[in-house]
Amino acid sequence: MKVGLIGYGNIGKYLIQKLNDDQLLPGTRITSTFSRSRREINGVEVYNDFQAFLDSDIEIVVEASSINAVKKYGYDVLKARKNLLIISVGAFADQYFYDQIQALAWKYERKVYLPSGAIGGLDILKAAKTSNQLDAVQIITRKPASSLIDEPLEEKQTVFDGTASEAIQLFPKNINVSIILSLAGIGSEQTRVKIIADPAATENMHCIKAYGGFGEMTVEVKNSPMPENPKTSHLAALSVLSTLKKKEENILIM
Ligand SMILES: NC(=O)C1=CN([C@@H]2O[C@H](COP(=O)(O)OP(=O)(O)OC[C@H]3O[C@@H](n4cnc5c(N)ncnc54)[C@H](O)[C@@H]3O)[C@@H](O)[C@H]2O)C=CC1
Ligand SMILES: O=C([O-])CC(=O)C(=O)O
Repeated sequence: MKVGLIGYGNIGKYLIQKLNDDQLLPGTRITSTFSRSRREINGVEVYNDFQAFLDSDIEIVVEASSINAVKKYGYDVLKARKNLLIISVGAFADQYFYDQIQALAWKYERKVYLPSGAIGGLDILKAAKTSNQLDAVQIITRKPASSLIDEPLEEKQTVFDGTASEAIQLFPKNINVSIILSLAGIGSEQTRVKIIADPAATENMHCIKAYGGFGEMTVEVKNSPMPENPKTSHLAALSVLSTLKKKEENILIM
């Protein structure tokens, strides 16, 4: 499977390393990358023009860039009849955008893959939601203070307490997890979010609680940071790889 990549940052570089250098998935390779600034990346064709990138011989576009990029390029990817994998899932807090992407995917018979990112437990929420057995979902995210705010902090501080819908507007680079949680569960207006900036923290932690007719769930994920950049959880990049693996195998689908 030939993959086109948007975004040569933390996650993008890691994906190239794992898929191309280490050949983690034998049938899958990143062959094209869209970048605004890079001219060369070892072993990959680099495009600075988005249409030329889309015209290249790729089957799926993997987005590892930003919510803005998803909104700017998402429609064109589907119109070009490419499948799309999105890690900046915060873009889907916008219901209009969500509806448009769904309509285009339907029209052009393409798929949009949304990896679980830096959290888990989505299978439970999806199952419970199917028959309205889910009443409440909450996520408490604790991150190193420097990932969230510019001023140094002496003590940990709650920097946000509200809905997922508000959280992603205020912290678009930091709380995509709340939107995948909303999509799996009860929506971004009902999903509660608390964000704690902790000067003593060295990793991102997410604690998810849910309850309803299905029972109760608590999932706590203590994420190791990406090897090269502590702001992003390693698991986010791994979840992209596992989604691609599932697509490659496409037989026993979990
Ligand atoms: N769903 C989840 O659980 C998680 C999602 N994320 C999200 O994944 C995305 C990538 O994360 P990282 O690799 O750590 O970020 P990063 O900041 O290291 O890299 C992003 C790259 O994308 C490029 N980029 C941004 N906007 C662009 C645009 N409009 N057009 C072309 N290139 C653009 C940047 O120049 C940069 O090279 C971010 O949006 C981040 O918030 C990160 C961690 C977890
Ligand atoms: O990496 C993480 O732990 C979560 C994150 O940044 C996001 O959800 O945007």
